[in-house]
Amino acid sequence: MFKVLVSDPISDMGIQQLVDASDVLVDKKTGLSEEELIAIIGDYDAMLVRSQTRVTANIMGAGKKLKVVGRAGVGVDNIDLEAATQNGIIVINAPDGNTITTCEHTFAMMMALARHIPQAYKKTVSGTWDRKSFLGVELRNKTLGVLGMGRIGSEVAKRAKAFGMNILGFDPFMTEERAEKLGVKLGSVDDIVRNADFITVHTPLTPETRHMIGKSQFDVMKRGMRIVNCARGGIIDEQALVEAIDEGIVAGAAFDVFEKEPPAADHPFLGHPSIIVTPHLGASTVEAQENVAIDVSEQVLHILRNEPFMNAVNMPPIPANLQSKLQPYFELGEKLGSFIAQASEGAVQEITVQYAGELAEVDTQPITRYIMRGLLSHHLGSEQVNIVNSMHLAKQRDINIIVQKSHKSKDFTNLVTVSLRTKKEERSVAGTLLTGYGPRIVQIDKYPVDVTPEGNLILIAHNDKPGIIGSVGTLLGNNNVNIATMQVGRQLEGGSAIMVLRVDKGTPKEVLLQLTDMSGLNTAKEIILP
Ligand SMILES: NC(=O)c1ccc[n+]([C@@H]2O[C@H](COP(=O)([O-])OP(=O)(O)OC[C@H]3O[C@@H](n4cnc5c(N)ncnc54)[C@H](O)[C@@H]3O)[C@@H](O)[C@H]2O)c1
Ligand SMILES: O=C(O)CC[C@@H](O)C(=O)O
Repeated sequence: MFKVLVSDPISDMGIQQLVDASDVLVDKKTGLSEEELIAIIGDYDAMLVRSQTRVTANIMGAGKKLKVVGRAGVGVDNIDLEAATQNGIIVINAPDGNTITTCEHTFAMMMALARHIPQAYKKTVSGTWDRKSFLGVELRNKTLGVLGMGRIGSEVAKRAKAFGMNILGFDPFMTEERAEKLGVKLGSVDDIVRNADFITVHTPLTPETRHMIGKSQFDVMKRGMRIVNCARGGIIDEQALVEAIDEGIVAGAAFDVFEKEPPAADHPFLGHPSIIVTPHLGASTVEAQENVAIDVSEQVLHILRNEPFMNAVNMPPIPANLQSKLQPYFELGEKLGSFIAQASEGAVQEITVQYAGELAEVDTQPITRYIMRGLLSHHLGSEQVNIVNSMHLAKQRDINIIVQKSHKSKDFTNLVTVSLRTKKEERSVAGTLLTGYGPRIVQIDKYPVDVTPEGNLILIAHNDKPGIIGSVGTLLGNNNVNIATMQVGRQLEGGSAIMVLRVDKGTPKEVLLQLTDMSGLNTAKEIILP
């Protein structure tokens, strides 16, 4: 008999299939502390949570029989994925079940914002009949900027069309074909920030999206715009938002999520006359809670019964006989994927992976999954992408993956080349494993290099001419950016060339801009590898 612990309030209807299963015993014990969970988790084969229970490394460690943690919802920020993987526990989520509900909440917030509904309600029930203070705006003919056009962002765009809004969207994975189908005009973050009357964010919270809307974006926004966050706290800089409202740039904001939840009693949003808030209710409908609970219960049953399952968000076990042979290539593959994602621009359309040399003999599928994980994580967040779902996520985004193998490898016993085609350009990076030295990048586009793929790198495309290396060094030195190593690759003397610098810490954006402005230098990109 499998024992399943439900440790958060989860729809009864949704978990009925678990309750009905003859080989499962379900215990509902909500509101337990970490210590209480540690004391009992050893008895359970599966755990079902929503967002309240923090499934920590200590809980996982104590869960000696635990095979799976099911999250009835999308975000798994409350589950220690690293610890789950280390303990061989599969973590699954229910990514689709609350999409429509959260999209509808976004509209509820946007319309409440446009028409001051919460403020007007408060005044009316307090006995004041005030019609003057609540002059609203229509959605019709307004430009809606959608940042993040995945499941929820795309549904928001579809519904915004029905309101007669013009939609300007940005998502690194949105191709023009998909955008056209949705009736969305694609623009950059800057286009959206400058032109939108309403902005709504639907990205995950990643190092790249944290504060993607901050002071410098508010400074150039259309006066009187309105902004909505029903995704994750932290995507919009809360302090900068309050200042932008107080300066009259932003007319109002609607937030379902906070950088810290629940927010402190003195949080500047609470009680602010132009900010409306809900307590992370995006997914809180009867339907969504049933959907996510049904989805997650079904997959938990499959896992317990050793049947094929979906929606795993961490790494599945790899057969022991393949593990030791492939393991070093996983790291190489993930780094190559991450490198090429950061080096290139535009929506990804096609990836070609070439395995040459001894790699032609083995099943390279897991390596391709790591390459895709490195590539997609840059935009989707490492929390969402793993080797189980990386190929599926690529397919969902219409990214074509081509794998080629050759027994011949000219200069190396093994070589992995990842080429990427976007709407804007084609780039490639090749890497190898050097015995005793680990992963190396040996070619970038057509230029041979020898780069250890780790830490903070700056990738520069420039013209091969005297003095340029010195000028780059001087500019970085003047800005206190210390160069640890430098590699230069060129094909012909005086032709185009690249430089890869390893620096000791992150390079400020202004310094990258100054580099790009230098004569003879074409692009300068920061690439951060684990
Ligand atoms: N408020 C709630 O209760 C609630 C409910 C469900 C989901 N969510 C949150 O909503 C967000 C979206 O969920 P989803 O299911 O649509 O996820 P999704 O993975 O389908 O979509 C996210 C999209 O963001 C894009 N993206 C990543 N980085 C970007 C960047 N820098 N700029 C622009 N786009 C970027 C990705 O390419 C992806 O298409 C997530 O943060 C999720 O946790 C909140
Ligand atoms: O209400 C919840 O469980 C959180 C919903 C949402 O943030 C999610 O990530 O699915």
